[in-house]
Amino acid sequence: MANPSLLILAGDGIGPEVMAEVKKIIGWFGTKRGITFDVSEDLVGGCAYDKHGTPLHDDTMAKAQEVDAVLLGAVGGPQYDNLDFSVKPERGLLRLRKEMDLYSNLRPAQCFDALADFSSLKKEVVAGLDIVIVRELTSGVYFGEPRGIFTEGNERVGINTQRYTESEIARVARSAFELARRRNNKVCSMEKANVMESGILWRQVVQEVHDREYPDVQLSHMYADAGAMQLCRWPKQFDVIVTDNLFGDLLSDAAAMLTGSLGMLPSASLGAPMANGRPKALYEPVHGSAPDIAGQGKANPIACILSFAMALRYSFDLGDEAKRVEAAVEKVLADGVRTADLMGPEGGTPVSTSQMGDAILAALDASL
Ligand SMILES: NC(=O)c1ccc[n+]([C@@H]2O[C@H](COP(=O)([O-])OP(=O)(O)OC[C@H]3O[C@@H](n4cnc5c(N)ncnc54)[C@H](O)[C@@H]3O)[C@@H](O)[C@H]2O)c1
Ligand SMILES: CC(C)[C@H](C(=O)O)[C@@H](O)C(=O)O
Ligand SMILES: [Mg+2]
Repeated sequence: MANPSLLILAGDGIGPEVMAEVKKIIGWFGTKRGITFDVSEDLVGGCAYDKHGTPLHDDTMAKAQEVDAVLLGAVGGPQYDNLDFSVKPERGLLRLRKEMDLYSNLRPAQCFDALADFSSLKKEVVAGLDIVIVRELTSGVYFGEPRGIFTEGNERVGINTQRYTESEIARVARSAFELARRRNNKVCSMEKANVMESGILWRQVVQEVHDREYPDVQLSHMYADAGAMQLCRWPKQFDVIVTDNLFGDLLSDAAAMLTGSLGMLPSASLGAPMANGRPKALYEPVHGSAPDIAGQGKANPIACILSFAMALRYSFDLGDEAKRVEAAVEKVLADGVRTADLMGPEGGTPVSTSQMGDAILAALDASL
């Protein structure tokens, strides 16, 4: 049988730095576990714009549609801030999500014991935390029409449209309920049904899908602003949170800080099954290109490495190997290995991006 195929799009800023560590781990699986991937690489974001004048070349888009899974680093940077909106680096990522129809974005926030002291929240609030935010990723205000900057009278007006169809809500709700069944069987749906019609529909459809297909799952609803507050107050009340594209973006960055650092949060963006039964899939850290630390070897590669672990689990049915990677990460953290973002005010000597990758490789070796 052919090896599973991976397309690596490392992108901009710290993207290539953290992806270099993932490549080492992919190599480790080939030599030490006999699990070999056919890896190809291409450009996305600002680096693609620099070469092709577009943040995602059509050939790259076509390759992404063909492979078993895409691994992405990060896109963006201040040097691209003044580009026309249509060619900004972020548009490359949004095109991948939309054209691959990756409607279900799983963003787990798990607090490793070794980092519980390091979170900006109290240890008892975050210790043992293990929640997943399921963010709708292909619709809502990110893609709704009309959109643009128009002139009305003698002033400009900026317009974006929050738009959700019933079927778009239903399919991401199903994905959240399915996930909850494999975890602690609880879903909390977040919207603003108190001020938005799209929020009213969201709440109704999630409830209908629940009552019809998942009555065994415990479902609650919360306004997204209250949800943000509850995430900081007592995050362990949640198991799976399902929410729209924009609220999911904000809530998942907030959840990142529960785990200690944005450099810790992985994600899987999943779509419908392909002909081979695997879901369309893209895996990426939740963080961005971190221009403030790019090129300095300071970036934490763990979010990107854990995103690869999610690929092992969700695309390649290698849950035990995913656990092996997660356990290796847990071990190096327990051993006190820290990149700069994981250093507390008491200080210490941080390791570099590649030293963190090497420590995780050593822990993988030790797991054999
Ligand atoms: N998926 C993506 O590609 C993605 C996600 C978010 C932001 N962005 C883009 O990235 C650029 C910068 O955005 P931003 O500064 O708002 O967000 P960011 O996530 O890049 O950085 C926010 C802060 O977190 C730190 N940080 C992020 N990842 C880290 C890591 N792995 N290790 C250590 N520290 C880390 C950064 O140094 C910075 O201080 C923008 O162009 C934005 O559009 C891209
Ligand atoms: C870079 C940007 C398009 C993206 C988003 O807003 O979805 C990012 O913030 C994320 O969380 O993946
Ligand atoms: Mg974001």
